[in-house]
Amino acid sequence: MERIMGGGVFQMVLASAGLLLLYRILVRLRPGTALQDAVVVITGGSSGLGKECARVFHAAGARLVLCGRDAGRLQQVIQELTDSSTGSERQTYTPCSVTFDLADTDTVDRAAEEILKCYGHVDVLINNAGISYRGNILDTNLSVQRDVMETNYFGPIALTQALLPSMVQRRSGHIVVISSVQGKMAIPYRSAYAASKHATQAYFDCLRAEIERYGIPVTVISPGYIRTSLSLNAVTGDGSKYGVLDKTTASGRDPLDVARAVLRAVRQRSKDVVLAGPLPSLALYLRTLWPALFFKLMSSRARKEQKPKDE
Ligand SMILES: NC(=O)C1=CN([C@@H]2O[C@H](COP(=O)(O)OP(=O)(O)OC[C@H]3O[C@@H](n4cnc5c(N)ncnc54)[C@H](OP(=O)(O)O)[C@@H]3O)[C@@H](O)[C@H]2O)C=CC1
Ligand SMILES: CCCCCCCCCCCCCCCC(=O)OCC(=O)COP(=O)(O)O
Repeated sequence: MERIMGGGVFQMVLASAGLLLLYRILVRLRPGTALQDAVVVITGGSSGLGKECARVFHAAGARLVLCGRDAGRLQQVIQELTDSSTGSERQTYTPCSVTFDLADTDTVDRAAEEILKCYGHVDVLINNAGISYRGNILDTNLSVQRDVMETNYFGPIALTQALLPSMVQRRSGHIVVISSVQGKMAIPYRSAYAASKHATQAYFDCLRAEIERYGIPVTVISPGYIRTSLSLNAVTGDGSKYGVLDKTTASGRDPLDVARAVLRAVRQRSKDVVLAGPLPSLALYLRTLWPALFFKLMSSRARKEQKPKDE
């Protein structure tokens, strides 16, 4: 009897896994939202993942508004995109650019007005810009914790809130945010970064529920390591630049590959997407299902990685 029951449970688990797989394949095959002529705003469009997002959304026929702090770098990306589209069968558009510093939230309202002036409305806002941090909490100035929060959390939410009323009025739009697996689990010596990404996850989860009634989806994307300049541009505990291309970043996923996954998530109007390899994915399960073991692993990682000054 027990053997029959055991066999039944096994078959049920197998059938459920099969159904889940089938569902995921069908979701992937759905044609999804068309992006031809859609107005897509990308923050941090000057480099890394943002630049690759610009490439794939431009190729899909979107009308882009690229944002960053450096007008020259944005112009360079625009030139590259324009050069690459000669001979394209699809109608493509020369992107607009808007220059502003996300860490200076007072300027975000002005930037949102400028963004809206480009094409009159926004179909997709991709909050991608961000900075990382390396440091021991004991040696980190509070001002650094605040600065990372300004760029990674307050800047993106200020821009979202400035653009949202026009989306609500049109009952149309899509908000996307690039978080990190560190928005779902905290790893040692990344306090400011992990905290800003946890806050991001929470805010956009609330937003999703609140604006669903207007037909505006919210997509949170949580990648693992991507091969970009993120670690080079990271700040340290005293506010200076870290300036090292970490091995983990250098051997991370190709940003173009991640950008294609972002495009897919926008087309499918996905709610929450984790783009991580087996180890971070396993760590995420442990954080939820066996937190005590996860915390032990993190303590041992912290001990191995750095010794506090007083030891
Ligand atoms: N690389 C990785 O391993 C991972 C990255 N991510 C996330 O991906 C996103 C993109 O980072 P990535 O491409 O890797 O890194 P990059 O350093 O290559 O790009 C960061 C972008 O953000 C912009 N930016 C930084 N600070 C500001 C600011 N104060 N105001 C306006 N723009 C700013 C930069 O533009 P400029 O300097 O020209 O202003 C740049 O275009 C980030 O949110 C990051 O947290 C998530 C998981 C893993
Ligand atoms: C019983 C077996 C247990 C195995 C569990 C393994 C636990 C290992 C922990 C793995 C941690 C992965 C961290 C991944 C971090 C990451 O991908 O971050 C992405 C970023 O945002 C990168 O930013 P950073 O500034 O940190 O480079």
